[in-house]
Amino acid sequence: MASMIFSDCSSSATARLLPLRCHKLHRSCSVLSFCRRVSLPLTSTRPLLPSLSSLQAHVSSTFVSVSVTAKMATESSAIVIDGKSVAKQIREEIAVEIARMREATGIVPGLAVILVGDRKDSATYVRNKKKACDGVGINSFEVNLPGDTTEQEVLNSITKFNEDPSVHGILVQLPLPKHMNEEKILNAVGIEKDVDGFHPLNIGRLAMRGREPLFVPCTPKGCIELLHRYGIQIKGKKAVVIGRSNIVGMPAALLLQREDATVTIVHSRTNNPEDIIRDADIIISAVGQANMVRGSWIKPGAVIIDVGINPVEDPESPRGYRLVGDVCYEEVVKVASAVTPVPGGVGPMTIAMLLSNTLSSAKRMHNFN
Ligand SMILES: NC(=O)C1=CN([C@@H]2O[C@H](COP(=O)(O)OP(=O)(O)OC[C@H]3O[C@@H](n4cnc5c(N)ncnc54)[C@H](OP(=O)(O)O)[C@@H]3O)[C@@H](O)[C@H]2O)C=CC1
Ligand SMILES: Nc1nc(=O)c2c([nH]1)NC[C@@H]1CN(c3ccc(C(=O)N[C@@H](CCC(=O)O)C(=O)O)cc3)C=[N+]21
Repeated sequence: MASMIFSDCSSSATARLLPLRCHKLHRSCSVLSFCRRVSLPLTSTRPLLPSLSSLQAHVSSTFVSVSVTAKMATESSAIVIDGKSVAKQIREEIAVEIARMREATGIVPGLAVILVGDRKDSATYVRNKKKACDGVGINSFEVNLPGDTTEQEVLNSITKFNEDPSVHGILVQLPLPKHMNEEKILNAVGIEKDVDGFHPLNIGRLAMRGREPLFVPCTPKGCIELLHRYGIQIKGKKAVVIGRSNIVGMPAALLLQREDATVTIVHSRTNNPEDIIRDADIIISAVGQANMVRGSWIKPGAVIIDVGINPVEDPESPRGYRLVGDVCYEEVVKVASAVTPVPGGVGPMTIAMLLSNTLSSAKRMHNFN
């Protein structure tokens, strides 16, 4: 976990989340319905959020029977994109599919997680993944290795899972201890079990036109899924991704480009990042700096997906800290047309996408549709 900082830009001050009384847009399709209780956005002449009719045209058709309640912040214009609810729905959909597969084939998807070292945050993530697997009916296999374990021992665990037919997905929890060669370890995961989508072959295919990766990295996939399920059009929009890491920023930019956005990447060496960000219709921020993106950096009506998970000191919280995003939430919520909260935004979607990738892997291996 990133080092703790003090912050006076609270992540939750204005965000009293109100469940909306929603009318379903289209009961039988995968529409995430929401109502607008206040006008959107404050000053934009061309709101990014589409009209209800265009919403119907742009929603994802991958899933059925979505009835998430969208939430809005009080005293603001932005729709709060409720990743927690969407993720719950996706997990329910996955559970149904897993039961169908089990009944038809007797096969249950399996996910193996390898955790090296004793980082508290990593242990928490792994515990949450196991819980999520249990919830949908995925078998989970866990290997915990001490921090001073050798690279070869990690590679041995990967080989064992590569060869195990009851394992359909392998995840090596990052970050690895400093003495390990992350590239070598991630390359060892069989591409057909690479549910994190971090293998260079999967990333390479994601980057190439006309090629399809076997798996798309979970966090960027979760960001795009949120945009789809909220009916937010990506095609033709100006998107800015802040951050260019292998696991979030870079694949998020590739995915947005595949969705026909025009994409700019902002990183730590970018000159005048605010000016570039202010031009964006869609912003995905994956930096790891609490409250870095300010309200004044945002074009009115922009859509903001905040991937950052940053602990800030909070004596009032039982843990002594709370999590905030990269985005100064109470400022941007007044300017944006839609924004993800932290927690409860992208984080739960990451786990839901991991389950989805594991199910897809099992289906592919057993030729089950
Ligand atoms: N919600 C979720 O499911 C997940 C959340 N996360 C969170 O997302 C955040 C990013 O994670 P990750 O991508 O792994 O982090 P990395 O540290 O690997 O990458 C951070 C990126 O941000 C860029 N950056 C750093 N400072 C600035 C700055 N001041 N202005 C612009 N760009 C900057 C870096 O630029 P450069 O390349 O130049 O160094 C780098 O590309 C973290 O808070 C992490 O906890 C991560 C994974 C999943
Ligand atoms: N091989 C690998 N794959 C990963 O996908 C991976 C990884 N390593 N290493 C660490 C990062 C981080 N990450 C998160 C997943 C879920 C939440 C999440 O669910 N967060 C909750 C809050 C959880 C809490 O309160 O502690 C939320 O945002 O609502 C956050 C972060 C996956 N990562």
